[in-house]
Amino acid sequence: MSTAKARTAHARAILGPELHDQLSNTRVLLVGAGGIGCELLKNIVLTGFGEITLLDLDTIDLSNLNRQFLFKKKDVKQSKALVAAQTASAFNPNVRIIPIHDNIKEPQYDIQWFQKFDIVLNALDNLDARRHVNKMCMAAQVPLVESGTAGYLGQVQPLLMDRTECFDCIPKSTPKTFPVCTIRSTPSQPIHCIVWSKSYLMGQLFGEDEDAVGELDEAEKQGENAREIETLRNEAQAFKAVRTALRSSSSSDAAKMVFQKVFNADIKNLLVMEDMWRSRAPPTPLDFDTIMNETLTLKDNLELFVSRCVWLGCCSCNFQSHLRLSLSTNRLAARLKGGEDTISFDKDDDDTLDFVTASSNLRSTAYGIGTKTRWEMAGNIIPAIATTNAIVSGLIVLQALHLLRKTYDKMRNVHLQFKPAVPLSTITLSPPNPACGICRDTYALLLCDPSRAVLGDVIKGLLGDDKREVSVYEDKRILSDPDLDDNNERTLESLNVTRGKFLAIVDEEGDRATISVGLGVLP
Ligand SMILES: Nc1ncnc2c1ncn2[C@@H]1O[C@H](COP(=O)(O)OP(=O)(O)OP(=O)(O)O)[C@@H](O)[C@H]1O
Ligand SMILES: [Zn+2]
Repeated sequence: MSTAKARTAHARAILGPELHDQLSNTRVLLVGAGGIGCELLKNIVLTGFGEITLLDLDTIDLSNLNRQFLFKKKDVKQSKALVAAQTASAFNPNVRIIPIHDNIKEPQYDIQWFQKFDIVLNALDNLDARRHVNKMCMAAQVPLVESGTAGYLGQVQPLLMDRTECFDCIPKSTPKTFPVCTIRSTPSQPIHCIVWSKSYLMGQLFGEDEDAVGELDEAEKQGENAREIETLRNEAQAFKAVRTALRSSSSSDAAKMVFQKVFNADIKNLLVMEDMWRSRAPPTPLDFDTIMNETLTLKDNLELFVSRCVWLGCCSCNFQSHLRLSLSTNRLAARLKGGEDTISFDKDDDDTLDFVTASSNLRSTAYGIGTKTRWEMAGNIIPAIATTNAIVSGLIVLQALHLLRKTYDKMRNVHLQFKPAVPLSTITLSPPNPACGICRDTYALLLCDPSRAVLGDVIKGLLGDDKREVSVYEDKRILSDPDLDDNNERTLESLNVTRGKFLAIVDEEGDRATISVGLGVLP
């Protein structure tokens, strides 16, 4: 048998010649080239899908290599989409892979762009992008397979407009957020200190050189305490000196500077605002040398302490946090000096995990809140498991084949569960939720020049002789309603309604489905 025939012989035998031939003419969009994406790309290349567009916005990180097998150490910092496409192309010369290094939410990936594909496969890691692709697939009427993994658990769900539930038919809970002031000045639970450390302190010290003032402006608008916000503004500005010390080769005690600023000076500044502490227990400023000296009275046991506490992560006493903070800060500072521009929290990066464990525990101590060991901290962070990704990627292909063959009654919502005896559970698909604000809309495509098209004309054009009363929205912004026609003379561009966005035309009586008009460009 020739090489080309041998390569496809098994796939052809399993799929049957008809489906196999169909696949070689199938155009698929794969969004995400991370843990699931790499596995899935390998699968669909070997199955024989003809043309694969692979899109991912990210570059390869060292911590990806343990499970994203299309990448090697030499590829770190390169585009995930480009490298994955290059590696996987070699698996099957009959497949064309088109890599795109970009965000799927960019406006050029509009309805018409999605309509080019026969099927879309999601291999994403966040709700926002998943919801976006879901909406685009509903608007473009392109079948979608949605997927996700978390540790040993996984899920695969085929989605098809008018036939199955869409991703948004059942509202998903969004990750919990806390008010800025709770995180920055009045934490009362360990989680507040962890969020502070991961998303604020890490950014201020090791992230992009941005002042955290925008977030505070927003908090002030939302009515959070103005004086408290003013203090937090000064606190954020005072990070400059510490940032410089962390990056300068002459500074040897950057860890002490970090400590004194965040656990001593900043806390003292907050204590000045007495009225804040009338109804809650005030924090206690910590001192770098005092904790060190207290510890040194245990000098004889120091070695034991270091080996047991720090490396086993068995306790979260002040000494351990103190030492762990110093060591991890020095390691992170060395990385900055060694050429890393920014470092952000990554669960696979021990230096950042240590830094977050230590700094959030020291903050908890200052505020009299319970501390967490490194194990507990890591326990809250779900590791990515390569085999889970591999199983889920196989299931995605099976569901994709049902969608392409149109054997809809065979499609299932599949869960990978932590039950060795029954690792997979399958659920028959539910029909669309009649109240869904995404897949129950009627979609239309409008090709126009937004600098010339006028809102009022667009509405009239769409409704024709239909005289019903409507309100018009772009996302959550209301643009017009029966009592507000000021915008009707304005161009879409002046209203910031441009390519890739949707105008939602909502029936005032609520009798008819919302018309969702996606904007595309003129040929
Ligand atoms: N809006 C988006 N547009 C394009 N690609 C996206 C978008 N959002 C997320 N992604 C990509 O989806 C992929 C998800 O893969 P995965 O969950 O393995 O993430 P990771 O960052 O590689 O690993 P981990 O989060 O486990 O450390 C990532 O490569 C990410 O860049
Ligand atoms: Zn829906």
